[in-house]
Amino acid sequence: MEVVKEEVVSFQHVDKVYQSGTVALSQFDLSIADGEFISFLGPSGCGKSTALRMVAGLGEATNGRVKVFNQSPKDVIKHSNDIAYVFQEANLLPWRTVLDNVLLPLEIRGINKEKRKECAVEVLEMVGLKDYLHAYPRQLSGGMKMRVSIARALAAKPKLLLMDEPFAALDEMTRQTLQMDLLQIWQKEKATILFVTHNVYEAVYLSSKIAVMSARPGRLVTMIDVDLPYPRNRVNNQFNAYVDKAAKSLEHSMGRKEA
Ligand SMILES: Nc1ncnc2c1ncn2[C@@H]1O[C@H](COP(=O)(O)OP(=O)(O)OP(=O)(O)O)[C@@H](O)[C@H]1O
Repeated sequence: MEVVKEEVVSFQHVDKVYQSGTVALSQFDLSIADGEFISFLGPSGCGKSTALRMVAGLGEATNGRVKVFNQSPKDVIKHSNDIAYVFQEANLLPWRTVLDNVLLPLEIRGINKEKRKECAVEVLEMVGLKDYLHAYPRQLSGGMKMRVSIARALAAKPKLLLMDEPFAALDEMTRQTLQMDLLQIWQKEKATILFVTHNVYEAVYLSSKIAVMSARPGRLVTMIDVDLPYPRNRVNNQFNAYVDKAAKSLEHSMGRKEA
């Protein structure tokens, strides 16, 4: 018998029109089940970040509804630590150590001192930084800063992790290492991940599903189920077939068709 997974995020006929008049999303529909790793892939400016921000309660739908755990995102944020956000820049506080950066959101949440240190050290170990607890951001590479940012997001054990092009500023080697580590974390923590990327290879390597969006105003064009076992081999025919499929959908979504 197939197990029906709980719906974690849903967009129901969502339009988003900014005050400037820009229509970022139009009739955007999407349902995301518990435990998925879903990438949003689409042309620049098609509303990927807008969609992600709405899930985090940062901006409301002009029409339609966004629900997280069957509630409004703002309510989820107000009453729980279930949603965490990782941006393209690590945004660490330069005057705080690695450990203190990760502790900050736990302090704000009022978690007791002993417990928060235990949580912070645990996630820093998970991202491979247990030897850098007392280092300052200026002493870290770009990849290490991003690891701290991911640890900070994971510290409160969110059920839903939102990641907006987190690896875009990193070199290719570092990006690939972080992708592998992120998959291990996803499998260990059993969180649902929404991941924005421009990179077709990254989307295929990471995702259980890829939501391909149209050019602005963004709509869901295709949902690709990436039916490959983890960890994935980046250089086999099946992998390349998914890359081709995603790239073609993306071209199509931009109004350009393959010859
Ligand atoms: N706060 C805002 N006010 C007005 N317009 C905005 C605002 N934020 C985004 N936009 C516009 O909405 C559209 C969608 O932007 P968004 O950042 O969601 O796209 P994106 O797909 O994430 O883009 P990219 O891939 O280039 O990062 C763009 O035209 C953008 O200029």
